[in-house]
This record gives sequence, structure tokens and C-alpha cells, in this order.
Amino acid sequence: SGVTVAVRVRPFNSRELALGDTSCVVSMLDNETFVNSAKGEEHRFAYDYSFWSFDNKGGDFASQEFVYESLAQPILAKAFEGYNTCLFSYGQTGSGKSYSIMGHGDEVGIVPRFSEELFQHIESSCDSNVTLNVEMSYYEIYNEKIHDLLTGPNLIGTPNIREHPVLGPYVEGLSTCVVRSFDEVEGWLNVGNKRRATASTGMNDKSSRSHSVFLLVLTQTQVDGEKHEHSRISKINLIDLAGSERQSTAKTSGERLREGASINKSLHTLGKVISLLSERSTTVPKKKKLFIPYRDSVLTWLLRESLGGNSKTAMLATISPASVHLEETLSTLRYAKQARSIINTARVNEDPKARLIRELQMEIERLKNQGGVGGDATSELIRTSVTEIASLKEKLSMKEREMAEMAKSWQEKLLCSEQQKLEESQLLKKSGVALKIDRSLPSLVNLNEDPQLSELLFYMLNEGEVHVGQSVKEEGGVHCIQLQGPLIADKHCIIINRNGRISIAPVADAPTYINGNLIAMATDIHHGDRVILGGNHFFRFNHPKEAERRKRSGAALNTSANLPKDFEFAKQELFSVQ
Ligand SMILES: Nc1ncnc2c1ncn2[C@@H]1O[C@H](COP(=O)(O)OP(=O)(O)OP(=O)(O)O)[C@@H](O)[C@H]1O
Repeated sequence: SGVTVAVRVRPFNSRELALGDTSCVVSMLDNETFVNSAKGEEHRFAYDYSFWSFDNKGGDFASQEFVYESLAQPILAKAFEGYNTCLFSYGQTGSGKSYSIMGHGDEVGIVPRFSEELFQHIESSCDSNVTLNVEMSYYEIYNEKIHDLLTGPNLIGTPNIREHPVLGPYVEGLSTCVVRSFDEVEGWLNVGNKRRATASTGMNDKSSRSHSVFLLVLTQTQVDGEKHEHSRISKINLIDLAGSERQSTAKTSGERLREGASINKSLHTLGKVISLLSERSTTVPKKKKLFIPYRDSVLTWLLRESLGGNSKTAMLATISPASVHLEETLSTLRYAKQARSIINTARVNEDPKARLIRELQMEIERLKNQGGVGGDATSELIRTSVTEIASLKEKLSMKEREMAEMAKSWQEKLLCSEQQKLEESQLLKKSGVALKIDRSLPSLVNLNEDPQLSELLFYMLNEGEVHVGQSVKEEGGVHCIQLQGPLIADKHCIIINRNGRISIAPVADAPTYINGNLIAMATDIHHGDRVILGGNHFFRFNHPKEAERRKRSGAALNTSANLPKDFEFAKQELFSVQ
């Protein structure tokens, strides 16, 4: 089957509106997308779906729910049939990939909807002969290296990619966590996003430059009439690719160039792979032997089965409606057009052990039947059949023991995942991140240029002192906030809460800013103030009681409701003062 391809156009963003770039160059009719250039040329593309999310006034508006139902729900159904499935979003930075895949705030995206429905389906499944198990991984590919977002050391580094006989390429050492409900998926996503937020702080654009992969492995084990088990395993990849802008528009110095080049390596190879696969399936006679360079990048190696292989795959291309992005939009649309001609050959994944057991059973049956016709058969044939049956029965019981062993290891995996979750929570807690938010206490909340990673990390400021730095430790009842990054000093600053009055004192000359101003001594902070540590860790200070007091006295609150803007505002403030 072909790759299902959809295009989605988002509304103007605040930057485009500020530039006065308000003529929408994109229009859609049924499954077609049209782009009009300034010269009056019309470019026309047909896909499986064209999602109009430009404004929610028209009747043809494609909501998050509609996009999910059209594109992801069929993928979920295929996963339950036992196929590998994959959905990936492709488009330039800021075009709406993460919004579609993960969602923002109440506008829940594909990953949470998909996981919730998957567990609803499992819970409502009334076949007691089938057990369903789900495992989850969540990781980023950044700079051709893997960052595990769930447990263990964050950086796996240059990945060791291995080949599983049924499931295809996988990353050795990547954590997989057993999940038994949607709540557990949400819990792990939360851990993963907190880890993403901590790791991306102080690294410009990291989140838009990395490919993030949410992976579920669904195993359905069926016990048939004779108490023999067989499993179907589906690998579900939901992927938010890095921004697709070309090298020419990316920054080009030092580390940035290296990162850009590596990320481009993955996207560049993806482009090559898509174009070759499209060539393979559209040329007559078919070029079956065409070499596809999957192994040239981590992303394409891991996606091998999803592109031109054993998978049901869908692509969501996201575009901006603004004329400033016309070239990028056209390049995304051409890419999507090519992807649509890729042909995959999906098959149901069966555990080879299960298949073997079935084959052994069939063989025993066949031999028994031969023996059964024994009236005419020679005694020699019967003797051979009996010994063969005995040896096959032995093999069969060995395979069955192996299957039971697998079931046991599932229980172990479950315990292990619970233990890992506990350890991860403790690690976050140790670094000062609150696991339970006390809305009555003053706190610092992180701001990130990626709106998805903003306001994820809350640091509570209890009465007394909170020590902040790279190497501070929770000792003698003193709370601490551990921050990483080259611009953070070992002991960076001390935040003091005296009867609800909060001040920050830098240690030595560790760079500490309040509302863009570098401070040299203990300085009070107030509700809504922006605090920047080391020049790249951005926070907003929340003081619920002060906010309440000010509200009662009618004083204005210096806080903005829009978090992404909050980050930009804090950044501008910092640079204008500097
Ligand atoms: N369909 C949409 N409706 C409303 N707002 C949207 C839509 N798509 C994107 N946005 C908004 O546009 C902004 C950028 O979107 P998003 O973060 O999803 O981009 P992205 O393509 O994932 O970028 P990056 O490559 O940097 O991760 C966000 O503030 C998001 O809320």
C-alpha cells in the first residue's frame, strides 16, 4: 500500500502578523492544496487529505480531533491487526508539527489521543483468550546521537542499531517501559518532556533541531483452543521531525554548523530515501534493485521499515499560510508529493516462536494422520511416525516453556518499569523540580522557546534558603535547584524566602538577571518578574499570595498570559538591556 499523505495549513502566527504578512497564499479544496505565488502562478498538489486549519470560522475547518480521526485512527486500527505503523510530521520550524503530533495545552494532539484510544480499545476488548501488552519508548535524535527521554543516562550517544528478526532495526540500550494504562503513558510523557526541557535549556533551538520519536510496541498474545499461544507484535512510531528549513537559512557558525549539518544529514538522507523510493515505485519497468541508502543516517536506518518496507505509514506535512515562507512551503509540498508515491509492503508480524509452535503442531497432526491410515501403511512407516511425533512433541514442549519464560520476563519488566519511574521521579526531585505543585507557594517556572517545553519545570521556593547551581546538594534541610550548562556556576545564587518576601543573591559574580537587569547584590523579586540565570536559563517568578494581594488592591499584574511570548519577551528584554 502507498504512504498516506496529508497536508495541514496553520493560522498566521504572531510574528507573521507583526510583519504585516497577512495574505494567505494557500487554499484548499477537497483533497487538493493550491499555492499562489506573488507572480500569479498557481501551484496545485493532490494528497490523500488537505487539512484546512487556517481559521476555525469556516465549515471546512480541520480541528485536532478531525486530523486525528482522519489520519491516525486508521493507523491505530492497523496496529491492532498486527501491522507495523508509522506517522511522521514534516515541515519547517514553526509550521505546526509539534502542535499536531503532541498538541499544545487543551488542543491535544495525535500522541495522547492515540494512546488514550489504544487503551480504551484494550479495556473494552472482551476476548479473554487474548492478552495485550504495551511497551513505550520516547527518544530524540539530535546531532546523529540518541537522547533517551525516559530513564537512565540521557545521552546514549552514537547509537548501536541492531536488527530484530521480526521488528527490524532498533536502538540497543534504549529504555522501554511497560505501560498498562493511558495514565501511565501520560506519566512517562511527563517525565520525558521534563527531561527534554532540562536538557534543552541553554541550547538554542535544540528542540526544533531534533527528531523526537514516540514508540509503542503492542503485543497481542492469543491462546487458542489447545492452549497454545501465538503473538502478533506491532511497532507504532509517531515522529515529530526536526524543522526542515534548508542550510542556507540556518545559522552557520561553529557548533551550530556542525549541528545543522548533522541534522541535515538525517533530513537530507530522508529526502534522498524518499526520492529514490518514489523513483523505484514509479519507474516502469520497476527498478527493484535500486539501492536505498537507509544506513546513511540514524533516522532513516530506524525508519527503514516505515519507508518502503513492512509498515503502514502516514505523513503529515505542515505548512505556514504566509507568503514569506512560500519557498519552504513549496519545498514541503513537493516532498510530500514524492512521499505519496512510495509503496510499502506491510505484513502481520508474528512471533517466530509462535509460528514454529503452530508448524510443529501441524506436523504432529500430519504424522498422526499418516499413522491413522495405518491399516494400509507399512509397520516401518508407523514406527518412523511414532519416533518423529515423540521428538516433535519434545520440541513443542520446549518452545512452550520458552513462551512461559517470556511471560515471566513480562512480569519482571513490569516491576522494573515501576522501579525506573520511581528512580526518575527521585532524580527530578533531587534537582529541585517539584513533582507535586503547591499552588500557594512562590515558585520559579521555566520558560522555553519551544512552547511545548515551557512551564513544565516548577521549582518551589519554601520558607528559608534555596541554593542554586551546578553542584549544589540537598543538605541539612537546605533546598536546592540543580541546573546544568556552561554558564551556570557551581554555586550560582541563593534565593531567600523570608516570610513570603523573596530575594535573589548572586554568588560571586555569577550572571543573574531580573527583568533583563544584571544584579550584583541581593534583590527582591515580585510576581511576574523574569529571572534569567547564566544568560540562558529563563524563568518566570510566580508569587500567588502577592498576585492575590495586588488583585485585591487593583494593581496591575506584570505578567503576560501568553507563555511563548513570555519567553521572547524575556529574551528581548535581556538583549535590549545588554
Ligand atoms: N493548526 C494550528 N492551529 C493553531 N495554532 C497552531 C497550529 N499549528 C501550529 N500552531 C502554533 O504555531 C506555533 C508553532 O507550532 P509548532 O511548535 O507546532 O511548530 P513546529 O513545526 O513543531 O516547530 P519546531 O520545528 O520548532 O518544533 C505554536 O505556537 C503553535 O501553537
